[in-house]
Formats: sequence, structure tokens, C-alpha cells
Amino acid sequence: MPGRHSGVGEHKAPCCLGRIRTLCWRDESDPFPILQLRGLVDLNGSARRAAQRPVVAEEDAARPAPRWPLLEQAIRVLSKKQRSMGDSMGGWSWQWCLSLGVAGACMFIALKVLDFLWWRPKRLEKHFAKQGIHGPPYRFFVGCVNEMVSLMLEASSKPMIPQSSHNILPRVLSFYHHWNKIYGSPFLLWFGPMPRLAIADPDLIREIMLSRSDAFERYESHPLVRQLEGEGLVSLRGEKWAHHRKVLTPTFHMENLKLLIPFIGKTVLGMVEKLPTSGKEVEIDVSEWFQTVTEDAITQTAFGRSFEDGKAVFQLQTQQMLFAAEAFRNVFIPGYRFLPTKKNTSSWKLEKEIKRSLIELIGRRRQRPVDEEKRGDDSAKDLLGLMIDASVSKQSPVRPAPAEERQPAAPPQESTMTIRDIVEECKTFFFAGKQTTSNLLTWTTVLLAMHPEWQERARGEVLRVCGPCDVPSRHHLPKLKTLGMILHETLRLYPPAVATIRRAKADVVLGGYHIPAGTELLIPIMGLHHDEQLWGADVAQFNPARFADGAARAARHPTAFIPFGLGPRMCIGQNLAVLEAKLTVAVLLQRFALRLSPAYVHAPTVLMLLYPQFGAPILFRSLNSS
Ligand code: HEM
Repeated sequence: MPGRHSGVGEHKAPCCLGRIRTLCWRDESDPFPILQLRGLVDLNGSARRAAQRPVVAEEDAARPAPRWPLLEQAIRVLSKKQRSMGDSMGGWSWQWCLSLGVAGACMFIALKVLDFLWWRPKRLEKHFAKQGIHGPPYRFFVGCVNEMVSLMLEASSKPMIPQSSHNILPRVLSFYHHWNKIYGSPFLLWFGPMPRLAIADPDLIREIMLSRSDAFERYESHPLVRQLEGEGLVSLRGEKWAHHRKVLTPTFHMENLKLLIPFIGKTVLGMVEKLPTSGKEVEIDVSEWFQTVTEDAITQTAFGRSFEDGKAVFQLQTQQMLFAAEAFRNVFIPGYRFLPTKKNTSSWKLEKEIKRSLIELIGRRRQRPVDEEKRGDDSAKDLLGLMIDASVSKQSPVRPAPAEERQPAAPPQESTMTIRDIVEECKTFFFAGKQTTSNLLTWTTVLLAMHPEWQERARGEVLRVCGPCDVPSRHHLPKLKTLGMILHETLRLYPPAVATIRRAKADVVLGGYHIPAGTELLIPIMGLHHDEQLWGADVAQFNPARFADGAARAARHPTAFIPFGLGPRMCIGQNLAVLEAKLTVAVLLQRFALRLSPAYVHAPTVLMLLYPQFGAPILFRSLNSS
């Protein structure tokens, strides 16, 4: 190599790190040390690149070839550039430039973070204040979360007083109730550095969820919540959501669901037949008990004729949800769910097992002869069948959904469902379909036990329409008007989903308010249902009669009652939920008198859904005592 010599010397390249004492080969034209070429025969490829690497000590010569040749190359290019610029820059080194660059980048990131955590929230606070929207002050990083948590903890530390009160909003959504009183509606709160507007005006809610729903998207749940609820219909967005919704909707058409009635009736009968028929009362915690009905119903809806296989899949998913629920209770560490801890590994094994079972099940369903499928005309369209159809054919076989369901434009025909999609949808339906409906059943039973006069009215109707023993049929259910009103009033006072959230996709003007992109909108479903201005002075009374002329006329505004949401993302399972609840309560009323156990403590609270904090022990007394 020309122009090189060796020797111990003080390398005087103007380096920001100072002078480096080194033994090296030097290229006279190069102010930087380059690697000694001792012992290298072949100077091709990585060996040559290693040979050309700068070195600071002789022992470095023994190092293996560089692991990042590209980086090496970049440094060499930089050093060449610096050489050419060196003089004009008054001898500044590339290290100096690099350090400056790194320092600049760090400063930029720090400013961005500071802007995100402090200046932006403060700017937004001012932006909203100018429009008359106020709220609790933003605190660095945490927003209002500390106050929210302490308000919620304080509220849930005491049961309802008096025990018969249905004025549960201050206990369940204490932060909303508290700040709504102080700041009015809408008010601004901070979920960490994210701005959230709490909106209780039914006209604005109608715009957000229905007439201008395109401008708002569903809020993305916390990763742990997503693990629990599955990455299915509830959390999907955009075209993929539209496609899944279109594929799955036929399962929930009333005509299809009616085919499930005998099956659900059989499950409920199986449960009540286990209760004693003597005149003695038996105590049951219905919040646990009803999960059997809802689990069987959703399994049948999802898997139909493959019920037993489906049950096995759901059992695996229940175990997996237990892991996710446990993680949810612990402190959240980002990325922790990817670490190979004992629990994570078990959860991954379960995931594999679920996938394997579903693949086998799908394989069996696909092999089923076509005429067998055709013979099954009298059995309901199950979710799995529709998803399998959508996964095999490029053209979705389902008929278009009715216009009133306001589906967005159809996505491209090529989109199909993958096995992963099917797994996630199964998780979603199991989660969304089981707990919500069992909560509705729980609160309905509690309210019937609290209000014996309505229990008697509903029983009278059930006995008149269905007789004392027959399981209600598809012809009976629509005639159970009083029971329907009771379910509505239960959903008003005790909505299982107490709130929902949307996010503005772009800057938007809503009801005259200028809302910047990214602002989250909290829609307090329970707040609407407990608003005296919408429901009148008896808002906190249990009065099913208010629904006598239908849900739309029960309040002073048609959007005052939204237990299943509103618009294109409205609950897909609402018909199933109401059908299950009507059928189950009717069977119970035919056979049992219900009253609250003395052990019952009225303490509704929320953890994702509304549930009784200390369970719901109810005393059942058989009416047909032998
Ligand atoms: C009393 C029972 C139920 C209540 C109160 C309820 C409530 C709700 C609400 C409020 C939403 C809308 C959320 C939003 O707009 O952000 C929703 C969506 C949903 N519900 Fe239900 N639900 C119930 C039962 C069910 C059942 C039985 C199923 C399934 C079989 C189900 C599946 C779903 C799904 C998949 C979505 C997401 C729909 C979409 O985004 O396209 N729900 N539910």
C-alpha cells in the first residue's frame, strides 16, 4: 500500500475526543489512522473492509471482520467528505459534526417530547377555553388520571345509600358526574397528555356516532384490553371492519336468531331444573350463574352444529383471557407481553392450541358434503360458517345488508378472512357476547327482586302468553311487552357499557366547536341515561312504563337512550342479547319468585363493564313446590 508507514506516534488528527496515542499504519494523505494490514493475504470482501477500518490500538488489529460493513462504509465516506471539507471548516472533524448532529437530534426529540407532554396540552387547553370549554387543569404527563382514579376509588369505597337507590351515576362514573357539575357540557379532561372532551348533548352525540360518523373513528383500546377483547369487529377500523361487519351481519338478523330459541330455552331449562322444587328458598349469585346461559348462547351462535368443538375452543380462550385479565390488573410495562415469561409462554401455547383446533374444525366443515349443508336450511347461519365462506371465496357470498344498517361502501372484493381473522373474531364474539348479556340478566333480576310489583306484572304477562311450563317460543317473545319494557328500563339505569370513545380523524367543526384532529370524544352512555333534562324528574326511579310507546319516545330526545350505541358501529349482537334476556327471564318468572338476599349489597361499579361489586345473591323460591 503506497504511502504508509508504521510507528508509535501521537496522532494529531483534530478530533473532538482529543489526541489519541496509538500504534498504527498511517496514510500520509489521510489524517485518520487506518488498520494495520499485518498478516492479511486476501484483501477482498469483508477482510479488506476490516483491513481498512480505523484503529486506535495495536491489539485491535486482531479483531474479527466488522459486523456492520455498511456502517463502516458510511463512516469512510463521511471521513472522505470531511477530508475534502476539513480545511474550509477550519479543521473540524467528522466526529465533531456527528456529535453536533446527535446533540441536535437529541434536542429535537426532547423538544418534541416536551411539546407533546406540556406545550401542546397547554395550547389545546387555551384553544378550548376560548370556545368556552373548560375542565380540570392538565398536569404534566398524567393529565387528570390521578384525580380520576381517586374520585373513582373514593366512590367505590362505599355502597349505595340508600340501598334501594338507582341514582348510581355518582358512584359508577364519579369523575364524569363531578366535573360535569363543575364545568358543564362539554368539558375537557386529560387522559395522560391526550385531550378528551366529555360530550353529553344528544344532538352532538348523534352527529358523532351517526350523521358524521365518517369523521370519527373508534378509539384504539389499550393493548391489554385488545388482548382480552380480541382484534375482531370491536377493534377493527376502516375497510377491514366494513368487510367483517358485512360478512357477519346475517347471523344476527332476527329471522336467523329465532332458530336459536329452542336451543337457548333448553340451556335455561337445564339450569333451572337443577334448583330445588320444594318451597324452600335457594340463594344464587346470579352474576356467575347467568354466564352459563350466555356462554352456551354465544357458542351456538358462533359455531352452530359444531357446538362441542366450539365449546372446547372457547374454553381455551377463557384460559387465555384469564392471563390477559391478570396482566390487566398488574402494572403495565410496555412490551412485557412479548417477553418469554412463564405466563406469556403459557398464553402463546394456548394461542397455538386455539389456532390448531380452529384449523381442524374449519377443515372438517369444509369437507362436509354440499348437500349436507343444504339440508341444514332449518339450522341457523353460524358465524363460523359465514367466516369460512368469506375465507374461501373471493366474492363474499352474503347478501347485502339492509339499507337501514348504513354500512359504508363495500370494500374491494378480494379481501378475504384469514385463519388469524377467524381466531380473533371468535375471541371478540366470546368476550362481547358473554359478559354484556349476563350483566343485563343480572341487573334485570336484581331490579325485579327490588320491585316486586313489576315482578308480578311481568309474571302475569308471561303466564298469560306462554302458560306456566312451556318454554317461550318465537311466537311468544314479541308478545312479552311488559318484559320488554323492563329490559329497556334496566338498560337505561344499568347499561352494561357505560361509555364509549371516538377520536376525531381530522380537524372538525362539531356543533360550532373547532375540534383538532386526534381529540378523543367521551360519550357517557350512562350520563345520557341519567340526565334529568332528558328523562324528567323521575330519572332515578325504576319506571318501565316510560317505555310503553317504544324506546324512541321514552325520553325528550330520540338519542337519549343508546345502550347498544348508535350508527354504523352499533352493537351487532343487540337482537341476540334481548332475545336471550327475554327468554331467560320469562323461564325464571314462570317458575320462581325472586327476592334480594339479605347478603346483597347494592354497589354497582365499572371495570370495563358495569357489574355488582359484591356479587348479586338472589333468593329463588319455586312456584310449583311439590
Ligand atoms: C346487553 C348486551 C349488550 C350490550 C349492552 C352491548 C353494547 C354494545 C355497545 C354500546 C356497542 C357499541 C360500542 C361503540 O359504539 O363504541 C357494542 C358493539 C358491539 N357489540 Fe355489543 N352489546 C351487547 C351484547 C352483544 C352481544 C350478545 C354480542 C355478540 C354476540 C355483541 C357484539 C358486539 C360487537 C361485535 C360490537 C362491535 C360492532 C362494530 O363495531 O361493528 N354485543 N355493543
